[in-house]
Amino acid sequence: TKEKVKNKKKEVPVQKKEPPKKVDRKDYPGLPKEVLIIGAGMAGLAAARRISSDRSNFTVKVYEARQERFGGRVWTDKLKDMSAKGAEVDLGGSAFNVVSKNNPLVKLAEDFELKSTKLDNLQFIVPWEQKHFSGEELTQITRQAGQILGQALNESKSVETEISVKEAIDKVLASGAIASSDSPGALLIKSLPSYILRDYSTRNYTPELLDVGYEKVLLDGMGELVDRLLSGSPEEPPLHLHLNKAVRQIKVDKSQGKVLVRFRDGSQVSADFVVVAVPSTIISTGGLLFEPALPKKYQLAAKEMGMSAGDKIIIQFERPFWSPDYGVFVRAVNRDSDRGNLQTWVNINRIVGVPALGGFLTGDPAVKFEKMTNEDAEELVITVLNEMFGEEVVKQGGKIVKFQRSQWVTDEWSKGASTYPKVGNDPSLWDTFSQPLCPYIYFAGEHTQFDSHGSLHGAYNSGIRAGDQILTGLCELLRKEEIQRKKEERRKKEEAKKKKEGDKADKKEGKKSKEDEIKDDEVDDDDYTDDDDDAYENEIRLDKEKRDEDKTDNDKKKKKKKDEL
Ligand SMILES: Cc1cc2nc3c(=O)[nH]c(=O)nc-3n(C[C@H](O)[C@H](O)[C@H](O)COP(=O)(O)OP(=O)(O)OC[C@H]3O[C@@H](n4cnc5c(N)ncnc54)[C@H](O)[C@@H]3O)c2cc1C
Repeated sequence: TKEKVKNKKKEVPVQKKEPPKKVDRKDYPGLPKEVLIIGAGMAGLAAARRISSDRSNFTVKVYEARQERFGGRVWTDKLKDMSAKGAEVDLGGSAFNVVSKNNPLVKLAEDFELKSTKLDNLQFIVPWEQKHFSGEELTQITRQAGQILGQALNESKSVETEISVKEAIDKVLASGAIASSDSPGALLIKSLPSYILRDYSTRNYTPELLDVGYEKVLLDGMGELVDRLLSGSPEEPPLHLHLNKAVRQIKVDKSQGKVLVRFRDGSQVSADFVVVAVPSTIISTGGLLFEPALPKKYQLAAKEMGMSAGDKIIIQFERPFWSPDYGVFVRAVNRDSDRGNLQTWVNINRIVGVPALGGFLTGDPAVKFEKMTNEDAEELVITVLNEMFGEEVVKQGGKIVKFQRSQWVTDEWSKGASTYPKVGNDPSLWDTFSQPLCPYIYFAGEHTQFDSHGSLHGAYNSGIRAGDQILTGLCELLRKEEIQRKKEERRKKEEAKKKKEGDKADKKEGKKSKEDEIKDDEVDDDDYTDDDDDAYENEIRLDKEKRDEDKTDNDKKKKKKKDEL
């Protein structure tokens, strides 16, 4: 599969190179506007940074639920060891997907002068045969694994009902067409997260972007990148971040034409716009409430999309007992229940010269692992290392100096690792969230666009997108377009009517001024009662129109008073 990656470079969506467009002041009377960002993960911070590039027109504040840290699912846990360099304490998203040079995070890291290194030197271990494959032998195995996956995906296209990656691979293996189920190629392909998760859909599956290609890590850890987003370059002032501010409710305040953000501590703030950059699971489990309620389409999207279970452990010894040649290594397992249980490992010693290893858990084993005590978790890790390297070899590492682990599934503010398309999921579930609830609520996060979902750069891109939607006045633009569309519709209706009813009816209709007609049209109940989504937008729209009318009335009154004086 690695070879496939090299041959078939996929484009990761590019961050727009040009600077953000400045807002048209006409669209936003009474600037600067206040924007609140909910959630200080990669997406929220990217949005905040983007919007604060237009400081004369917007003020930005970021609110984060966690008490001690920001970064969300990026977590370089230095709190337990302040002398840590970074990469050896990265417990969340830590590797850039560099399948495409256009990954915006590569450029961002360069801009911040952060050092990175490639995750290469793949090894494959089949413990029960005491075999460690690398070099040419491994190239053969990855080629076979690629063939199995390729055929599985091809055949899945000809099946009418959508099937999972696991089902598709199992079918190819059962046919024996390429390799047997216990061949090294089969064992390697069965170590992919998309196989382990069991219900990962074959539709819209891009293995090049997901299963391989975790190739570059930052020596200082990914946390350093989110730190820099917050603090900015020397020319940019830091962002305003408030920790320990869990948002309970986002309420559209019709009377003020603002959006009200209520916190769990009882306080509240209001703003012109809100960017909701919390994980999909927080929305689907009611961790964040909306008034009016989110349109059904959004609720369903958050509920339906898959959320993977995934965790990481870091174990540090007195000295390394493994070969310095190891980069990333994968352990084969022969029991289904063991699949996802510390199968993939990273040699941290190769990255920062600290005798530590990083291990990954995916799916059910991650869920189980989170329930274990630290002692049991540590014991399990040592058992797996013993299986791979032999007890005597592991003993050469000396004592365990440090053991750290994540618990992303039970974490109150993430409730999972990252989103993925389950069988039955349509990409439109993700893309739903790329549409704002005009004019107040915008969304960012890895779950808000199908392209690059579940990744660090997907989260970053989504923040830039939400920022641009506000900076460029997308909702105003959409509103104008809709008025135009309505006008056109009305005109066509009129023409048809004229033809049908003749001049008499036409004359009667002509009594109304053109402007009044357009207004009538916009609030025409028939246009908006079709579904909840339209109803939500209509409610907000009517509210805005009402305020615009009130404002005009007030202005008229004020003018009259002034004239009288
Ligand atoms: C173990 C692991 C390994 C990974 N490895 C990689 C990798 O190598 N490469 C890669 O590209 N991706 C990887 N990912 C995925 C990547 O980390 C995520 O896609 C990305 O970090 C998500 O960013 P986000 O901003 O969308 O969400 P988050 O980072 O989750 O940010 C959301 C923020 O909102 C806050 N929040 C939640 N609720 C509230 C509330 N009510 N009020 C206020 N704040 C709230 C949260 O505390 C959090 O800070 C990995 C993920 C995990 C878990």
